[in-house]
Amino acid sequence: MSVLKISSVSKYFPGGTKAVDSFSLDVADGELVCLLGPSGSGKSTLLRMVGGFEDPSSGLITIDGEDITHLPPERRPTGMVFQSHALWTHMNVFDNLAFGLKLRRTGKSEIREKVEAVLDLVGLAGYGERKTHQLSGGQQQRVALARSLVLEPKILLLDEPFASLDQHLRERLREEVRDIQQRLKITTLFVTHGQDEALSMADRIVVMRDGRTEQIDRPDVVYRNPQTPFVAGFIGTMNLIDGEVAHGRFHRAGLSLDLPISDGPAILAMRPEALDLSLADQGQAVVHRVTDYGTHGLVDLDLPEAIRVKAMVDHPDRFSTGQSVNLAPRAVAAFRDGRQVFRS
Ligand SMILES: Nc1ncnc2c1ncn2[C@@H]1O[C@H](COP(=O)(O)OP(=O)(O)OP(=O)(O)O)[C@@H](O)[C@H]1O
Repeated sequence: MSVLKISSVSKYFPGGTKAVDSFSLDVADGELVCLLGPSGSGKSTLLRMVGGFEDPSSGLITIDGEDITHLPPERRPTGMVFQSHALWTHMNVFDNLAFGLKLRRTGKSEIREKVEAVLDLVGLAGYGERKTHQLSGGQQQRVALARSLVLEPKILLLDEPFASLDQHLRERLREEVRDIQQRLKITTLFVTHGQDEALSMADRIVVMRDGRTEQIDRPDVVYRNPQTPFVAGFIGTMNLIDGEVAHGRFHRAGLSLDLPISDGPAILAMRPEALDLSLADQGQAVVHRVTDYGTHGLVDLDLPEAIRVKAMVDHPDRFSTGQSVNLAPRAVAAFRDGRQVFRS
């Protein structure tokens, strides 16, 4: 059952910027949905409208069927964690967490119980007396998360909560937050422009562009079956080649491949991991560079017409700059007029 329902929500800022454009989304109970998109695609504005920090220009937002579109944040059953943790530095950790409960006139012993339970949940048991400036960046972000969770919101809203942390810590916190979210079964909307974050955490990903949805799907589907050339190019590494189809074959840059669609322009999409290479005299491409990542290698290839593609290989030591090779894609997709028209 859907808990959060966003229906045709738009947001215009003064000056005419359309940050969110007739956006709709249903989020199921206990689901973690990631809003993923490039900078300026409207992710934060959308999240802020759900949290009550931005007023929609039009549309409807409901939580459990109740219209919350224009309610102030404190009257919504939502908890928001911002990119910068915005903790109260003059209070210790315990008081940061207790503050919201005190406003709700929760009893002293219940406050202690709840704060201690949630500190335990985020791995900070025993840190209650610490001042927030005595904590590391990762610990401060855990306190920010705990401060939202202690109020037991129906919906948790996370706006790039790990953006200020280093890569290693980010990966650890990602796993911790996913664990906590699943343990509490708390419905969560998570904004990120990091595709790894979205692919590893989300039940579903909403790929946003210019305030609109490009695709909503499970992470594996978004990766394997992108519905638009934008999603294909945005998620993971994809070779996209603009060409022409004639008589069931795609032509461009010396390539000629079966593509059973009608004649006309098409964008061919091939993942590096689905591209086989073989050494050949007078091959279709020339090796530009080989990068060895230890577990695998990436080969950059030059095709005619100044088109460069990438292929993933198991044994990068077999290839070197200047070699001539042939390419054989094991799977391709094709796009026309902004939509997927073929996938093998
Ligand atoms: N307060 C504001 N006043 C005017 N324009 C704004 C305001 N906030 C956001 N915008 C504009 O709305 C658009 C969407 O911004 P938003 O911050 O929602 O994007 P985003 O996808 O979250 O980007 P980022 O990943 O950089 O945070 C942008 O063009 C931005 O410049």
